[in-house]
Amino acid sequence: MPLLLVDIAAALMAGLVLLFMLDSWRRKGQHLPPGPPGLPFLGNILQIPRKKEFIVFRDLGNIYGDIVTLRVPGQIFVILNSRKAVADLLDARSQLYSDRPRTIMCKDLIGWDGSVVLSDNTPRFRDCRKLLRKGLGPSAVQSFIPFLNRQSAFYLENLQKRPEAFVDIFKRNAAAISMKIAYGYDGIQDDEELYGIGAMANHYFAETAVVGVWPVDMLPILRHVPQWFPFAYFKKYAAHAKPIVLESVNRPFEETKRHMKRGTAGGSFTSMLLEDAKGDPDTEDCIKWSGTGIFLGQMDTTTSALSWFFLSMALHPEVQAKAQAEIDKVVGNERLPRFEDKESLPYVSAVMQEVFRWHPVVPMIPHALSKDDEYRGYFIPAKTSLIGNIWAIMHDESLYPDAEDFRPERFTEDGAPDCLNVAFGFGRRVCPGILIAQAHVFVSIATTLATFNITKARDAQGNIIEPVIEDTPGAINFPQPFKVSLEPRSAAAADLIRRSAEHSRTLPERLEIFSLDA
Ligand code: HEM
Repeated sequence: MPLLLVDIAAALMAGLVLLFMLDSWRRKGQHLPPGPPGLPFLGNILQIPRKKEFIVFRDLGNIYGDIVTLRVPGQIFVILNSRKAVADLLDARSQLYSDRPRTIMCKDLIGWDGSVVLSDNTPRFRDCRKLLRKGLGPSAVQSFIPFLNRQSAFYLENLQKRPEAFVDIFKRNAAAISMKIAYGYDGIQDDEELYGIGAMANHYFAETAVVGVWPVDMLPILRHVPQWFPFAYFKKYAAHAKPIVLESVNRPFEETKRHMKRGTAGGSFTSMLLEDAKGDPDTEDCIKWSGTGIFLGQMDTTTSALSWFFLSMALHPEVQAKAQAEIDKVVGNERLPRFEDKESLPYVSAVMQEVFRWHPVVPMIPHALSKDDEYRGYFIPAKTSLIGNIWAIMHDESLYPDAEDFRPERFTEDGAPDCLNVAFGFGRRVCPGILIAQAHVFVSIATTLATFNITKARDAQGNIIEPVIEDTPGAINFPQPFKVSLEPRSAAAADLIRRSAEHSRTLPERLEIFSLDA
């Protein structure tokens, strides 16, 4: 190489090194938000518990302020414990704060790599969100309402037949609704096996999507260890889970395509969008994974909310009686409440809000930052995981005094801030199923209150069994299993359930419920 070119190359290299050093000095001069000191190499890993992290994170907030930094090997977490911090970053700077943290276990090892919920804020992700907006927007959801109302009679009938299996009934009802919307299936009796596969896939998601729990998420090199390696239990777990996850994604999608070819597909998110896609493989892939988001997004989330609702009613008979009195006055005893009654049932609506606040379905939600940023004078480097601590916000005593108490009056009388704009997440990532979820949960709550009394269960000797109020670990927050006693409020209520279910059965099997938003 001529001498001049060598000089130029050397000068360029020196310049790059200098720039790199300047940049790292600049970064060192800037401070991350405060947080507890950690151990060399391990950082704060031993301070992150495997369950109820949201409470520990809130308590750290009481010491270090509403934004707290925690480090684990290879990752920085910034916990956002206040409504303001979440609104400033995840809502107002949503274009920067809408990636997801790396979850090698969930995404790469067990097969959720195409899922919308784990995707970064890429062009493909934005295409999928556009499809979800079309399929779950206000006018689409309006077209589901008759189906939701029809379905509620079957839900009550099942509760009457198998009151002890209420959690299973919530899950099956949610699956029936989401399989109808996503694929046009008429209830899970259309494919009981697929329901089971979906429930398992959801379970694997909930166990593996929690950030900071799986060693392979912190030490990515571990993904290359063989299954027989000591401590490689996560590889065995993944080998078992992956085929089930992939089947839950592919099977209903391929089945809908076959129905379309035969001309037997009901109107659904997948069939209507596939028609528009005209065979484009990228769009079809987006439709497939967005359909999975609908099919599986509804099952555990609404089951969690309704489980907390049942527990709260068993513990608070006075709230239950007040909500029932409102329904009796507004709707009467001749028909079931419908979604259309929501505005006229403010106390029942407040019960729903309080359920979402008391033990939030998704207690923490992780976003990730795509570029370096600054907030309140602190430096937040790209790729930091920001954990929106929904539980801490819902239990902020300055917004919701006596936050541990279940008291719907905080919304009807005290003017507590709406909590639904927190329960469903933030910014560009806000839950796309927010409208259908609220409609489904409201109709389930109102129709249950109209027809049943929920009380504490009794043992064989007639002693009351006190339910334990305990959150379970995982991405979705269920109460620990508990028992209640569920009895129709009166002979007339039992008769209303029977008549409503009979009427629902007379409605056409294939309700053409689907209309897309623009
Ligand atoms: C009680 C019911 C539900 C609750 C509390 C809930 C809550 C949430 C939350 C907190 C997020 C994360 C938002 C964020 O990252 O900031 C989310 C995402 C999501 N939800 Fe829901 N959800 C519910 C029901 C549903 C339903 C019914 C569907 C579909 C019909 C659904 C589909 C999704 C999807 C696809 C995402 C991923 C969105 C993304 O990552 O951009 N959810 N949900």
